[in-house]
Amino acid sequence: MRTYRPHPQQSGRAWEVADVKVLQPLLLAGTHAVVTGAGSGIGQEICVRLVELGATVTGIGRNESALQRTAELVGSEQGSFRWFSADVRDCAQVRSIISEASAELGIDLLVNNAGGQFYAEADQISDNGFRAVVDLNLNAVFTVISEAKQFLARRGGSIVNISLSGVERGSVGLAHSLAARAGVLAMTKTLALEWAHLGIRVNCLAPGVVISDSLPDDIASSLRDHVVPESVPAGRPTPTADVAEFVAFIASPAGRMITGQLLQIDGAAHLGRGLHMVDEWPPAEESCDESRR
Ligand SMILES: CCCCCCCCCCC/C=C/C(=O)SCCNC(=O)CCNC(=O)[C@H](O)C(C)(C)COP(=O)(O)OP(=O)(O)OC[C@H]1O[C@@H](n2cnc3c(N)ncnc32)[C@H](O)[C@@H]1OP(=O)(O)O
Ligand SMILES: NC(=O)C1=CN([C@@H]2O[C@H](COP(=O)(O)OP(=O)(O)OC[C@H]3O[C@@H](n4cnc5c(N)ncnc54)[C@H](OP(=O)(O)O)[C@@H]3O)[C@@H](O)[C@H]2O)C=CC1
Repeated sequence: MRTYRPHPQQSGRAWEVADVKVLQPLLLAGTHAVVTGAGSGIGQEICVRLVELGATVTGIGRNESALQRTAELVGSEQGSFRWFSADVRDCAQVRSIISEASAELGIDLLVNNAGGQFYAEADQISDNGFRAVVDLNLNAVFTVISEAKQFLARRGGSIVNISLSGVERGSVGLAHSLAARAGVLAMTKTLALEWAHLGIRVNCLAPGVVISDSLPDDIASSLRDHVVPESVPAGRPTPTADVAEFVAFIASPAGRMITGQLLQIDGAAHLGRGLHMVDEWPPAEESCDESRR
């Protein structure tokens, strides 16, 4: 099987730390953003960058100490960050938080980032397991968006739904998650049509493999050692900073005509074998059954 390596001229620490901050300072000054899943990984990086660009950011997540950590990470001299603890699947609570946070400020950017799944092939997913993943990755997104609409409509805001590379093609072990995310993609395109006259834009950003600090070590090393070389043609994971910069770009005036789109930030993973179609998952000898791939 072919494995993928990064371009030799673009490897090592120089590439890892390359500054992808290309947007103008204070680009988002005076704006209000709501970000779900703000306490870790991609969501945390998005919050830090939006505040750096001058936005007031409201973060939502379940884990209070994680949200507090995001509050400590954001700089204070530009925008600001405040947070609310909630499970996004609790419709009443999340609706109340969004209206409390946005009554005065309105919303210029909503990032539906809270999400996740467990890896299991379809015959190992119970009805309740399927429902839990769909509740988190689809139903909660609808609730948040529908509550936020009135506030987004005030000045014509932007919605970014964080999706998953492979959403249009399928990936082994992710039937529940990709079913939910395909639903979000369909909702994205539909709302882009229905709400264009309100100035509301709706897009999906789909990262490939993102190895953030929040992943357990064993999962992170499996992703780095197996999933990336075997399924990402660019041969590297997607840095959280790349996702954060693009979220800010879409929210900026330069993104004003971008709506109803899916952008996969994944080093061409969606064009290859499939992000998760590695020969073994979990990557241990006993789980490999070649006849099924
Ligand atoms: C650690 C993440 C591994 C993902 C591996 C994917 C491989 C690709 C990696 C590259 C792309 C990565 C994308 C990412 O999204 S990274 C995000 C990282 N974090 C997560 O994804 C973790 C998020 N998961 C969760 O929060 C929970 O699993 C979830 C919300 C999905 C469910 O939690 P909840 O508390 O609602 O549910 P319960 O624990 O009560 O369980 C509900 C039912 O689901 C069944 N279940 C749970 N885990 C498994 C499992 N591993 N296999 C099979 N079934 C599972 C559980 O048994 C319940 O069903 P029953 O009542 O019928 O028993
Ligand atoms: N890492 C990757 O390779 C990829 C990730 N993605 C997606 O990007 C998004 C962010 O993932 P990533 O940063 O990597 O992973 P994390 O697990 O770090 O982020 C998920 C965030 O969502 C929050 N969250 C989860 N469930 C709930 C809930 N029920 N209510 C409120 N908040 C919740 C978590 O916070 P808390 O537990 O405190 O509630 C956490 O902050 C997810 O949707 C993920 O599926 C997409 C492609 C690839």
